[in-house]
Amino acid sequence: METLSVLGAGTIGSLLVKAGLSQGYRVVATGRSERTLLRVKGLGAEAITDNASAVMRSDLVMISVKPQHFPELAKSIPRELWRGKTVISVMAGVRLDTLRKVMGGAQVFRAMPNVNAVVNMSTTAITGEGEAKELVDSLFRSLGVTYWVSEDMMDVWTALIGSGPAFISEIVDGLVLGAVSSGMPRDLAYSSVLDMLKGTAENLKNHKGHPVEVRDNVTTPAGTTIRGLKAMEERGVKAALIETVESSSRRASELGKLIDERIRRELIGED
Ligand SMILES: NC(=O)C1=CN([C@@H]2O[C@H](COP(=O)(O)OP(=O)(O)OC[C@H]3O[C@@H](n4cnc5c(N)ncnc54)[C@H](O)[C@@H]3O)[C@@H](O)[C@H]2O)C=CC1
Ligand SMILES: O=C(O)[C@@H]1CCC=N1
Repeated sequence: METLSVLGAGTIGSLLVKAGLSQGYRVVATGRSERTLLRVKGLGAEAITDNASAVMRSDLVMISVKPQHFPELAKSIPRELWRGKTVISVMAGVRLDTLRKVMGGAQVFRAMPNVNAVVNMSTTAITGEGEAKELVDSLFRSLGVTYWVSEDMMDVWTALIGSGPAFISEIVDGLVLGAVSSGMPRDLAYSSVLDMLKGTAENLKNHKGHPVEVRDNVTTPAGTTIRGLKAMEERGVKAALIETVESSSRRASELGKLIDERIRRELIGED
């Protein structure tokens, strides 16, 4: 049985633990708090605090600490331990090139899943090259669907798909509040808006054309929908959504640059 380690088994890391277990790996997970360690133990993984030992014992290593914590994590693992390993990072922004600098001799991939992995509906982008491609793909397929993309798509993917569940949750909350404000009980509004969201996604997928065509099918002249659409226009909802994704994507690039500079300075000794 092959061993997979998950370094930093938090929100996303514990979903990676589940994926590893479901694919038949022996899983070793690391964390800093007692709570994290107990949780992954409960899932059926071995839980330890020593990252170097986890890497030493694994064939496949997944890195799921926050990007800001990566330089510290990298410092705690002797460079030679990475040789021959397959490494998958799910960290936002951190470039393959930066990862390869730290993990010379490893086969490195980046993946960007989302939190919908909790219901096996993650939409995951993967980038990287090497013979482990199929293995990496099947690991993430156990959490939902996968797309192989070029690395220059990863920042905008992180914004649109990685952070996407947060944006959609915010929109759902706004719609529910609108219904409550118009007199509907919250529970009824919440449950029905989720069904409508699922239905709209299916409808758009089935329609295959542009989403404005579906919008126009709903919009009766002088009816109710046009009044709502006008309010959305007046409040700049579409412009706000464009700016939401742009701004989040810029932050992913920014994080990538910051981490790369720190790695060069603190681990490679470059100025
Ligand atoms: N939360 C999300 O929806 C998504 C997050 N990501 C990426 O996944 C990564 C993790 O994000 P979350 O799971 O949300 O964060 P989190 O804070 O829930 O998990 C990170 C875990 O790493 C642990 N950790 C930090 N330093 C460590 C060290 N030196 N050794 C061992 N464990 C250490 C923390 O204690 C924590 O349990 C980030 O890089 C993020 O960019 C990617 C896709 C979606
Ligand atoms: O907020 C973040 O930085 C992470 C990346 C994608 C989702 N959450």
